[in-house]
Amino acid sequence: MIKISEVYKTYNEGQVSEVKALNGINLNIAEGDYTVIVGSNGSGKSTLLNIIAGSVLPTSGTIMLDNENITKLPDHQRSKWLARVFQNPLSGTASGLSIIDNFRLAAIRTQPKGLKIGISDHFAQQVKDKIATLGLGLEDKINQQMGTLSGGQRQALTLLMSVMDSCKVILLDEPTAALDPRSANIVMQTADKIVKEFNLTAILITHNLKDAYTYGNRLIQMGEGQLMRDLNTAEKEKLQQNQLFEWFS
Ligand SMILES: Nc1ncnc2c1ncn2[C@@H]1O[C@H](COP(=O)(O)OP(=O)(O)OP(=O)(O)O)[C@@H](O)[C@H]1O
Repeated sequence: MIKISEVYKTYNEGQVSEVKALNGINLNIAEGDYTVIVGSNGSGKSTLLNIIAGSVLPTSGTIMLDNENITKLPDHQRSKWLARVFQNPLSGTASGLSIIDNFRLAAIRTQPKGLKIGISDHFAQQVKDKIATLGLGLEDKINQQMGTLSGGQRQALTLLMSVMDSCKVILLDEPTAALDPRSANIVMQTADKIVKEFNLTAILITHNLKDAYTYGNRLIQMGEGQLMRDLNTAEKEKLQQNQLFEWFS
């Protein structure tokens, strides 16, 4: 589905501040894969995700989506099929708007999946039903301002909003880094449920090795702008949790 070939990224090329962030990445991601990427600080994880999202252009190499070359396609043109959840819960939603208005905006952004947008009761009911599946009791607060919610509540809603539209790929860039353990768990479980239910292709960056062990069907370790390890489903299933911790010792 996503094919990354010979991707290099150098920031500030030719300057004293030059950084070779990616050094020849080759990666094939199949439809429905949930790939988890771990790696030490500065190993190039976010750069790789930004290149897939189109917010950073590679210095060289190609990105294909379903056999279409999207290397130079700007990020706003990728948003029809690609959703992102960032570390900062404030990034994904409009604080001043209510929950229902945020969902309306998300639905307007692309072609909704059989949703009739607008002020219709039908739309509000669909949003309520979806929110109820989170088990956070937010379905009765759809007129409450997004800015009044906790970080975990916002992240969970951001995840839901991303699947209100036609997105096929979801990029999760340390979505729980700013959350307390309980909220982080809810967000990770919500992400897992959504990925499975909507058969999304997902890529998660995390520094939480327990999450890296628990979630996803493929595990990649990055180091110095390269893929150091790439475990498929069978290899990941055989991996012991302590072995994963040893990668970083
Ligand atoms: N916009 C930029 N300009 C210059 N250098 C950058 C830029 N973005 C990232 N870098 C550098 O590229 C390298 C890879 O950064 P990147 O953010 O991709 O790593 P990461 O693995 O996501 O790190 P972390 O785990 O700390 O988030 C780092 O040395 C970083 O300082």
